[in-house]
Amino acid sequence: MRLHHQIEIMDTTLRDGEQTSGVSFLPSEKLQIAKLLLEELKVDRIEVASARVSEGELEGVKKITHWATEKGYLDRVEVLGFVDTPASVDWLVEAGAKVLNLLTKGSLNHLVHQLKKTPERHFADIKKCIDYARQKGIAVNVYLEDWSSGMRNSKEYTLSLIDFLKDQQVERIMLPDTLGILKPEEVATFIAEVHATFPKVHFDFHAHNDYDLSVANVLEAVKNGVKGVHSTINGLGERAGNAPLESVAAALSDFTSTKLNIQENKIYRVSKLVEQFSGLHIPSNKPVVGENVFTQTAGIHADGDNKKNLYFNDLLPERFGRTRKYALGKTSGKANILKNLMELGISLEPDELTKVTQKIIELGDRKERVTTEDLPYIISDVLQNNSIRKDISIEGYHMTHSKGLKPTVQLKLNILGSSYEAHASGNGQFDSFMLAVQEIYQTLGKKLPKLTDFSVSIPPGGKTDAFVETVITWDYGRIIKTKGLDSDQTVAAMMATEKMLNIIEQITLGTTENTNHGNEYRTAAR
Ligand SMILES: CC(=O)SCCNC(=O)CCNC(=O)[C@H](O)C(C)(C)COP(=O)(O)OP(=O)(O)OC[C@H]1O[C@@H](n2cnc3c(N)ncnc32)[C@H](O)[C@@H]1OP(=O)(O)O
Repeated sequence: MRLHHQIEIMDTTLRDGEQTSGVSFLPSEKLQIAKLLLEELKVDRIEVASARVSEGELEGVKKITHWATEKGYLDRVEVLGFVDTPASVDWLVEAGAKVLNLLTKGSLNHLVHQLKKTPERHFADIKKCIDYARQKGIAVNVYLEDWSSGMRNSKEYTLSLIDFLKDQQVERIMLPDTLGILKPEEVATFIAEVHATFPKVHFDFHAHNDYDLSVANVLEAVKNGVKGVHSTINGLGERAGNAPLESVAAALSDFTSTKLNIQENKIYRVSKLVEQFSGLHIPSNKPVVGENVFTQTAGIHADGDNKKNLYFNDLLPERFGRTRKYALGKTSGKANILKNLMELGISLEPDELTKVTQKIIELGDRKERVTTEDLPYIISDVLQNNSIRKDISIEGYHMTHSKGLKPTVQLKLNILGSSYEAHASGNGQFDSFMLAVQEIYQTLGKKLPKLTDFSVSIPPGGKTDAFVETVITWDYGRIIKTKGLDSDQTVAAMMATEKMLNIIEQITLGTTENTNHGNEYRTAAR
């Protein structure tokens, strides 16, 4: 049996993930991500940087090693280094790191053409580096860069390097499919071969996703004898990225009998933090962490779920700290709408439900997105029952946007019948608007939710007068999503915000009393 009982996950979001074009983490961001990875998600090891890269990188690694020393995690924090004795090892010593992931050449092609060395010379340089690292109290894992091409085209060299390394003081040998070229059946054959030839060696497999086969390749590597796999949060990484940790964890748990230490219910939180710090938006259909992957859209599916959860698979959203959603749009049936009404605590008579369903289908036909939070407005509109109280409205505004000057907003809000004014200047018109709202809310001792996502979509077609749809996601203990539609992007965002203010007013009403009710109130100008 080649499958190991327990598989180590080495997360390289902070090293290989940061090699995603355009991604760069600040030292403080690296520390926050490292903490979540080790303490909450419970990955076994993290690779946090390449040696020698920059002063900022050195500062980032120092922050992590300082924290990891206090926590007793230092042997789980790794840094990639080069065959360049003493430079990389000295860099690790200065950074306070205790594990070197030494980058050697796993294919003759890379050795001959990049380093321009013979295998003998390379092995001697590697030995010097390992010995120097050990002298400095640093443990060593070894990468065989371009191992996959090596196994295809220069197997004798590649196997001779492993044979040489097995007799060195090395903890693990790490086998990267550096260019993401392997097919699953090749991974199975190559890993089975190295495992059979060197049964005592701890091998890690490091996949890249160029053909979208990284997760399939990780599965084959695990089934054929590796003890560890490398992955990144959200699949960050050079070119098409690395194997995404979220998919690797789900697939290994569901399709093999191996055990992982990963806490699946923390995956989403880490994924969102990495999304925020990397600035790379997670595609909505990305397995496990994408916005829509636990959303049923078709009415038939919602109906089946109501009857016997007929459209669930093993990827239950609760496993990952998420919830199932039922989308509203032209493919919604009554069952979808009922699910959303239940979430809001609203019940409708059958004929009312039919009318509301019809309206949502009409909106969908016009390409309008409908969120759960839109439902009360739609109901109020369709049934003309004015069930929605508009406690808060934008009575007036004046916005400026000029070259060389900060944008400003003069805002007049009506809250429960009283008017409040504020003036603010921020990093854009919407920011200025939000600062003005905040000014008013602070004066009234009211809390605003945190804005967690902001998406703007403009229908394709290149018309400058097209309607812009802005959907804003807010965190107010529960997630609230509101939408605004206007030909002006800032106005659309203001409309979405006005809706949100009404929703949170209704959530909090009854617990707070507005003492200024009925009075004209003017806040200090900014
Ligand atoms: C599989 C992976 O993803 S590996 C990722 C490796 N990580 C990085 O490359 C991190 C970012 N890199 C860097 O910051 C820089 O490339 C540095 C600091 C490492 C080196 O910078 P520079 O001295 O300017 O060299 P440059 O980047 O132009 O070229 C790389 C040099 O490293 C050499 N090199 C390549 N692989 C290795 C290796 N495994 N060990 C030692 N040297 C190596 C190359 O032969 C080249 O040397 P040369 O200039 O004598 O021909």
